[in-house]
Amino acid sequence: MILNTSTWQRPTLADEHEIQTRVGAMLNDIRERGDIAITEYSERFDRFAPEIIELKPFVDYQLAPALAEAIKLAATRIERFAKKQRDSLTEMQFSDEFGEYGQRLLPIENMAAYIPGGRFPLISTALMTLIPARIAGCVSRVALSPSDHPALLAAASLAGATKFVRIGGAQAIAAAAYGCEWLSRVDMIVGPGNAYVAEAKAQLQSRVRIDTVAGPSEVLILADGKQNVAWLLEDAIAQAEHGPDALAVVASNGRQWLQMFEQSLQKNESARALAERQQIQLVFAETKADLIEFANRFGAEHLMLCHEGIGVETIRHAGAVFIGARSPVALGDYLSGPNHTLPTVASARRSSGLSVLDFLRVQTVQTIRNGSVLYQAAAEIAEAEGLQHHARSLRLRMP
Ligand SMILES: NC(=O)c1ccc[n+]([C@@H]2O[C@H](COP(=O)([O-])OP(=O)(O)OC[C@H]3O[C@@H](n4cnc5c(N)ncnc54)[C@H](O)[C@@H]3O)[C@@H](O)[C@H]2O)c1
Ligand SMILES: [Zn+2]
Repeated sequence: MILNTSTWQRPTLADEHEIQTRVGAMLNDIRERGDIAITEYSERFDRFAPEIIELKPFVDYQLAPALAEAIKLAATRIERFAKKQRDSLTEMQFSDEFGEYGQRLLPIENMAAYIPGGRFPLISTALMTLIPARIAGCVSRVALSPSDHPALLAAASLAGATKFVRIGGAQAIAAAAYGCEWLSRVDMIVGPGNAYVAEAKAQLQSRVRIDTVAGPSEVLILADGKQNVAWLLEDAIAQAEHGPDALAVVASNGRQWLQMFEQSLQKNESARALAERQQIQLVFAETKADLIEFANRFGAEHLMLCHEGIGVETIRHAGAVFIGARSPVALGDYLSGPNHTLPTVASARRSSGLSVLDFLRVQTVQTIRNGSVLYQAAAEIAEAEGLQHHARSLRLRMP
């Protein structure tokens, strides 16, 4: 079935309220009963107790040579992108007749990265979260994951994790936010995860800094009438592979091309099943302008721009843009370089994907040498506010 941009609505997430309530109860319980509760939840949901795994040097994991090389290539490319990002941010200083002013960029010192491992061990997420943190200068970089897959451990080691704790789910986020036997309380937790992980991050935001809450993964593919149907169909199926909530929307202003796409989809058993569950959706736009408007309303996590008539400058709301059919999201997932931890469910309208910026804080600095005029003006405002000691503090310094 081909939908229309004017009537399309994002599918609502199932069980949202129930997950909020359940995670809220888990967090309260962990706050009250601490490590005992953390261990109980791990044993109940994962059938193991949390443990610290000592990381070995990357080479000691003896991965298959092709995989080892691929992980090293990914790490190099992710690190290069992160370094360029770091270099694009500058400290700043200037002076005027009264003094000097500036800003310093300081890293968050203690961070933890959640690396999903329930359904699949996300080797790439170890690189995508820990490398930018290292480049930003975070001192303590704890990896948290329910997976102890050797390639995931090797990737965490290569990315520079300073500790690895095998723990999953909301209890992992609580453990890092409150501190526990296995790790000290951290200042920041980043990384994607399932609905329990995301909800725990959202609820603990007042205690710990987080990156954006990543919900179910999604792609919006904008296509003109010239695109390779087989490639883009596989991209849609690949997106849905992330999980039962993942969504792939293929939108075009080429009606015939969409019909061709639908025919191919119907012939492909997995694609047909995904379309029946609304995980792959086809959407027709009357005009190119409608297509652009739709993309900006959608605010996709991943946007594949396979449309020669649409320039990236028209796309205001998307977490990461992949231009041209030779730039599939699956490549960005692993090793083109930009981060794969991205804002989902239209939050690209207000948030960015994970980057070196997330791990930095701005500290402002000021040195006043000769401030009489400024003391006078500030004292005027202080008096108007009724803050007499503020005014005195200023006037004492006047000649
Ligand atoms: N947006 C992004 O950038 C991005 C990137 C990669 C992955 N992801 C998402 O990460 C998610 C990975 O999910 P996953 O489940 O495979 O791994 P996960 O590691 O996020 O979650 C597994 C943990 O969930 C907990 N859990 C399982 N069932 C539970 C229950 N009934 N109640 C409470 N806790 C429970 C367990 O403790 C388990 O360790 C996917 O949804 C994927 O789309 C998003
Ligand atoms: Zn993917």
